[in-house]
Amino acid sequence: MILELDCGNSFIKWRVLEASQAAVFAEGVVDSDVALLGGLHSLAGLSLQHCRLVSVRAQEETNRLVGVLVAAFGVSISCAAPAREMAGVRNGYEEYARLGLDRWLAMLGGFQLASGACLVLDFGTAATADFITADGEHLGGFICPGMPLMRNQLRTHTRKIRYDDVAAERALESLVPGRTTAQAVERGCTLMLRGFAQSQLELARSYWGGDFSVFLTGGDAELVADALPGARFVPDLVFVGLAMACPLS
Ligand SMILES: Nc1ncnc2c1ncn2[C@@H]1O[C@H](COP(=O)(O)OP(=O)(O)OP(=O)(O)O)[C@@H](O)[C@H]1O
Ligand SMILES: CC(C)(CO)[C@@H](O)C(=O)NCCC(=O)O
Ligand SMILES: [K+]
Repeated sequence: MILELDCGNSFIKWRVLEASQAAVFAEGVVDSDVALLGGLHSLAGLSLQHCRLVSVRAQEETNRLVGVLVAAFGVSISCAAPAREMAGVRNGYEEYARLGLDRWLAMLGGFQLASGACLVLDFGTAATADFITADGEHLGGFICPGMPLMRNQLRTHTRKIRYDDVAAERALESLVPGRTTAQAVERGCTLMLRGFAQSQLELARSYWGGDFSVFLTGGDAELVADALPGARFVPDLVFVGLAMACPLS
């Protein structure tokens, strides 16, 4: 079996593939290394041979996790690394190694699935957009705060914005103007994300007319999905790219 890990800034997304790589044996989202180990140790019938991993965390944090996994499971671990070019995509950053690896892998996955020009949108801790032309040139992208960061900035820097998770969840039943603090903030931030997504779509149209694919991924993709009809929601897009960047030899 193969363990796949996407270590973002807030959460670790993990899944275990059957040895054939054709089926998912188990998957989850955890907020710490300890919770990851706990989740894996609780799986009956787990038998890991390999692990592939992408991280946007600090090198020391990533190394620590790799050490823990090697100690716990004795697996060989392949970590996605920056590249100037891969699978027909050319990294557009002035310093290619500075492009977030989660963005890079989502781009590789998107370009392969699209086999043409694409716009890749990822809504996690940060929200990101990346543009790839039909011949694989990465034009660059945009980064802005995602839902968790926008919400937390308002909570942290105001005295009277306070509400609980239940109120937050209920607030998104509709997007009409809010009549409670929770509604006003949750809907306002959701509309910011949708506006971000729609302006990326307009830019893509100005480049490519109608001839491109839009990919939507990340834990908060559902908040913008119905503002982007025609976009393909691919929750595991980073994992698609991870398998391309870290093939089992
Ligand atoms: N099952 C889930 N577990 C945890 N968070 C989830 C889940 N489903 C949706 N979310 C939401 O997804 C968001 C985090 O998204 P994601 O896990 O893609 O971010 P991340 O990878 O930590 O961030 P980034 O990629 O920007 O570093 C949070 O706002 C969270 O509320
Ligand atoms: C933007 C995030 C935080 C999104 O997860 C990540 O891709 C990252 O840390 N990137 C490095 C900075 C950059 O991509 O320019
Ligand atoms: K991510």
